[in-house]
Amino acid sequence: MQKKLVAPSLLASDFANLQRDIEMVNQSEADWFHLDVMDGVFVPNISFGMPVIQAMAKHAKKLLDVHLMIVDPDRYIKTFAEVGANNLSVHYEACTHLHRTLQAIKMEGMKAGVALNPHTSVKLLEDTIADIDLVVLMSVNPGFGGQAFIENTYNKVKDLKNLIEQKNSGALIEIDGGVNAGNAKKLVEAGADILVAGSFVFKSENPTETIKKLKEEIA
Ligand SMILES: O=C(CO)[C@@H](O)[C@H](O)COP(=O)(O)O
Ligand SMILES: [Co+2]
Repeated sequence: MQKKLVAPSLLASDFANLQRDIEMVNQSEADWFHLDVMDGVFVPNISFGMPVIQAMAKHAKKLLDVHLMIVDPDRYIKTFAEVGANNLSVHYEACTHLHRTLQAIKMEGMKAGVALNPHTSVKLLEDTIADIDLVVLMSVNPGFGGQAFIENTYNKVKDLKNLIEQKNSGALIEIDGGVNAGNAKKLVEAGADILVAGSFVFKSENPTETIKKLKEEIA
């Protein structure tokens, strides 16, 4: 069985102490870094872009899982590979030619991910799931950290798990938004492989300990 992973989202870190927070994740039991790129068009917020990711990559000792919340992501696939992205997830809702985009991501040596907004059905991945390495199920509306978890996500995880099995796909299921110790176990039991956690980790008193607890919860 696939090991269950935790990916702290640096969106909730202290940007004035980014290196300190990256080192904390390096030393912790976390598995990946989750990096949220927002363009102020696809989502009503702007976060950070390539120069910041390049700087993060110099210190990060774990895989960089980049979540693009941008329109027309094809324009930047090559650049994200150059600055150090290992996984690159694009939004289904932002792609006109999703299959082509997935191939382009893989051509640059990255794992290809597709993120789905809460209103987007997993059924829409029926014809591409075999080409997808990672599906990011948004459990909040994208754009901001610290929002409440949407309960319908459990149903979507189960539907997606069935689709993956039915199509013999190796895609992993990642949950992004409002993840905490209260929903982590139930998400993994429903079929999730990777849990992204921003506020729950970085706004806690002891982030290293919080990551450890989350890992124990889903072991
Ligand atoms: O992509 C996003 C938000 O759009 C997420 O990755 C958030 O950064 C998760 O933050 P929390 O909900 O865990 O605070
Ligand atoms: Co994200």
